[in-house]
Amino acid sequence: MTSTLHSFASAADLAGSLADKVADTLSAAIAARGTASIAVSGGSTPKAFFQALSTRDIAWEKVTITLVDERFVPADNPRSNHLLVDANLLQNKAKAARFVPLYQPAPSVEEAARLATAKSAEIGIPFDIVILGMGGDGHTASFFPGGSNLAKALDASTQRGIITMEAEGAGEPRLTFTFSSLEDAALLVLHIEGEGKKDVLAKAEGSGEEAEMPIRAILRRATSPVEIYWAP
Ligand SMILES: O=C(O)[C@H](O)[C@@H](O)[C@H](O)[C@H](O)COP(=O)(O)O
Repeated sequence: MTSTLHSFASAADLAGSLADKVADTLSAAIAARGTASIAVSGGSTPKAFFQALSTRDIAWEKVTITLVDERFVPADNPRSNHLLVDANLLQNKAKAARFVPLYQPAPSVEEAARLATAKSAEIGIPFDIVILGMGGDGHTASFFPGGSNLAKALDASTQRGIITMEAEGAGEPRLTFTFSSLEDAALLVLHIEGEGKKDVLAKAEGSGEEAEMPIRAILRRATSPVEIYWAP
């Protein structure tokens, strides 16, 4: 599928522009269906965007927010993406939104994935918005090179839902939506910042296996166009 690069002079400019685009898209979905859904990524990049989005004046009570992926840690753990979203996005006007976590207190990460899949099943299919990040190794979501479930995660025929992932670069065991859950979002965004990530993107856009740089699955096979938001 095609991708479009949106470059900005600064991270602040990108955050404001992406927040406007997401707010408009959520409002349009609410106008059309009465509800809207968005799955966001964790990591360090999205913080300013979350803070900008949290101030937008939309019908947040009709919005469901969830995560693209999560570390298998409770929400009070500093590594938690839930904690990051709670502190930066579920603030201000966006406090009224419904949040569906991926982490579930379960005896195993596999059981947590089963529970999370059941709890996320009622979120609109497809997502109205998915915001992806990308690591320096070309991972996105928790699709890590060498990941324990990478083939299953990237297989378009894998059922929508949340699966587990373990990989050297991932830290804790992960919970991640599958490629099939994310790739047909009405608005599919890849949000990256810095010259280094631009170089990683250029390599990912070149030839090579998806397993080597899993972001390639999104760039090459997503049903939806990929809107790449980048700032230095
Ligand atoms: O749980 C996570 O860490 C994210 O979902 C992950 O996929 C992230 O988007 C990339 O690792 C980029 O992270 P940075 O924004 O910190 O570079």
